[in-house]
Amino acid sequence: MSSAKKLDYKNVSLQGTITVPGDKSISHRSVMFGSIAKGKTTVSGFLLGDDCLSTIDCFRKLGVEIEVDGTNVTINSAGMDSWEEPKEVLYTGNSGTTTRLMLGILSGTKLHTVMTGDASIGRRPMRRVADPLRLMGAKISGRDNGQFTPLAIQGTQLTAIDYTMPVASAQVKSAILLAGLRAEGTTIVREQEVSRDHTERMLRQFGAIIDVQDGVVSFKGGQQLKATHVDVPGDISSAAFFLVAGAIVPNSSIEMKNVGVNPTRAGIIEVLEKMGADMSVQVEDENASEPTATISIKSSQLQAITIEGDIIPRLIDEIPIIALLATQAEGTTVIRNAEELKVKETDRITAVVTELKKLGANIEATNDGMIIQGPTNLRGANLKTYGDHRIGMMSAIAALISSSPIEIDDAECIAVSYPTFFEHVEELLIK
Ligand SMILES: O=C(O)C1=C[C@@H](OP(=O)(O)O)[C@@H](O)[C@H](O)C1
Ligand SMILES: C=C(OP(=O)(O)O)C(=O)O
Repeated sequence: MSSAKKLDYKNVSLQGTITVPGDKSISHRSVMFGSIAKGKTTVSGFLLGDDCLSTIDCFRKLGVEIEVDGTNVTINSAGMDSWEEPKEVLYTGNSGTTTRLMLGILSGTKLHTVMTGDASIGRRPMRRVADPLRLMGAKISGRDNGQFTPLAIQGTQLTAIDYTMPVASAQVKSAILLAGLRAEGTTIVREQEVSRDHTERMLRQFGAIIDVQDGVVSFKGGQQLKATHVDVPGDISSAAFFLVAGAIVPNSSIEMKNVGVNPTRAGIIEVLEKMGADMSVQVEDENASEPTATISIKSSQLQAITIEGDIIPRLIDEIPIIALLATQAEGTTVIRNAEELKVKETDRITAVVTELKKLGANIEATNDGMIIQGPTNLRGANLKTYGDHRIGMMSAIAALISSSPIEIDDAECIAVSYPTFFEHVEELLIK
């Protein structure tokens, strides 16, 4: 359901401390791993975003007992073999992570399952996951030979593969590794560019033995996961919106606590540092399964940079907000090698360029990214979110510096990853 929102902020600054909600990628995986493991898994700091609630809903339909008490989640599972064949279709909502990782998990069960999601999920490519899973023996069917939802999976015995990733995608890697749990033999995934490694870290946390060296992940099938406790750090992809706000909204000073700074996710920090942001990062526990930090940022003058190559997977979800950041930096920012943006919740190259142009930004789309000249004073306009949470939040942060109000056509989509986003804006706002 769409919900328009007018954002009328004039001459504001942002000051104070917030704790961003739990990491979306890690929250999804905590429920998946807790459902696979035998016993009681407890999760703290869980993200109550719509995407992660979709993951919980899918596992409940498989018969797993999951209790949610605020941001604490308890999963009681008798292990994968106890899952029931669901009578209903598993609905994955807007979540690519749920759909793709579940495909890997369900392929190695004994169950027949059907998965579908919303209109955006119905346009996102699934063969990138279905094809390697089929090489493992998976029986998957769907529209356009398994490219699009609805997808039907007839679980079966899988065999390990040695797979070289054609695209940098943690969802593809994770689906193969999760299928590898039930496969005969050693599953090997070779990455040309390293994508987020939450699955590898969480496999270890649940007691599995996994080898990771120079972009090659190897993992022996048949390992049993042991139920445990997962402490989900704050989501750096959510923090990114306030990092950029702190950098570009005049006279701002923002502190964020407990932000996950896993190096495979922290590209935004490198970008802000290179652009000359006034920022400090205090790492709290480097040896934790997922390292966290307190990050402080103040508004400052910024310089344009080029963002390309192996940093792209480390900041792929942050590119919409980085584009807004670049409109305020001196010079020409070039973003290259980011064609993956075209297959996210919407085509994020087209969406970002179209919407920022409406505000007067000097921005052009390229085949694999965008070119942005700055700095530019932005004006107000009516903006479309395309139902994409990250486009919605980019637009809302733009409203903090635009000379007149911005109206977004759908504020509710932001709840996919950051349900308390506008509460945090209000908390930090100095009028
Ligand atoms: O594994 C994950 O949790 C995710 C991987 C990335 O997708 P790709 O694997 O498609 O790059 C990212 O964009 C998405 O938000 C979450
Ligand atoms: C791409 C995203 O998520 P997903 O692929 O899980 O829908 C995102 O959160 O920006």
